[in-house]
Amino acid sequence: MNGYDETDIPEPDRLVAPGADGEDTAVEAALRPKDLGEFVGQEKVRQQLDLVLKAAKQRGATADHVLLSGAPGLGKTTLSMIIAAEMGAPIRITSGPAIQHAGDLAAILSSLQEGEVLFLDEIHRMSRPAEEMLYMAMEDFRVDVIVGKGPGATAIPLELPPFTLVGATTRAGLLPPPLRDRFGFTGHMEFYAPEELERVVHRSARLLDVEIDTAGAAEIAGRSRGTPRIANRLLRRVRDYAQVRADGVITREVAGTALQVYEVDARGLDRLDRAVLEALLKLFGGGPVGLSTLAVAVGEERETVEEVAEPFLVREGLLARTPRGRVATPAAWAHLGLVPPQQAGGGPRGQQGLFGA
Ligand SMILES: Nc1ncnc2c1ncn2[C@@H]1O[C@H](COP(=O)(O)OP(=O)(O)OP(=O)(O)O)[C@@H](O)[C@H]1O
Repeated sequence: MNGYDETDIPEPDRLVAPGADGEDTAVEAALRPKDLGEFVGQEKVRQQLDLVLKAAKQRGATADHVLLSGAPGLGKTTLSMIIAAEMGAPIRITSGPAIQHAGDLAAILSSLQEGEVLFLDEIHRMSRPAEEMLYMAMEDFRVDVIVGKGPGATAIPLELPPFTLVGATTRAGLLPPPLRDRFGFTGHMEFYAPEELERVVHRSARLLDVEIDTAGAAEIAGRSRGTPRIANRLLRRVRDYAQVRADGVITREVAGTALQVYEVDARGLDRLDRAVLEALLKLFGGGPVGLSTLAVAVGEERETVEEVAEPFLVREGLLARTPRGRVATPAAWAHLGLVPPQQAGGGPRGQQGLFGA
């Protein structure tokens, strides 16, 4: 398990979910940076990609295949569109789960134009036969289309125009090495620093025509869990609040009060995250406690606690997964304004005190 597992379980109505919801999909097109210059943060990936694209352009060649790895909402789709725009090429967007049969992939590949960018999101979720077809397509710009079944089946080779595959994955480690090796460039997307998210918020506010001051943007950035998609979503909710309850201007106070209404705390924890932490601290004295027990205590499924709430709590250094169970860190006690049992009354007595509290 790692911090990227958050999207595997549906997260209905979660303001801090890193995956896109219907409203995001509609608004995101308007907020997407259109070129590398506008793309905030990810310095390393940006610089490296800039070189890859410029070199290909100078040679008059199609850019090498690019693999982008990183958590949801960090800008992989955005970067793939930028790659196409910088190369002056059209882009086709699809995803691993949409390609269940090799034939689905053959149909897409055979209709690509020369130089086109094919964006394959969640590439680690493609079916095996499709994946094998992709190996040959990436390396030789050729696929073998199998016609017929059983002993009479024949492979008809099909030439493809050169294209650039941009694969996106939340789990680079899950990609089979032969697939990984066929990418000329791999960019690892990191979570964004608060200052970078501030820039994202300012930029989006400008595009949405919302007035926001520096402290207001910092307040939203600090609660956005290192993720631009969440920053943009929180900004839209804060904008609603500013419009209805304030004078339309987003200040620190307006942002803070609005996000309190939406139950997103100063560190970006939402109701579920806090419920897990509170149970761990108040009911189990900070642990160690087993995952199932913790899940029952918060009235959620085991998987929801493990895959939806925990990755962020672990990333934030608030919770640790140990062989003996889940354990709260000193930062967790501090965040919820509680005193750890040892400090409260010393050793076992402190524990007892908490259970009794
Ligand atoms: N570096 C950035 N600068 C400004 N805005 C960004 C940046 N990265 C992402 N965004 C914004 O965040 C939103 C989500 O980005 P995007 O869809 O590219 O993420 P993703 O990594 O492809 O997510 P998923 O894996 O869930 O599809 C978009 O609205 C985009 O405009």
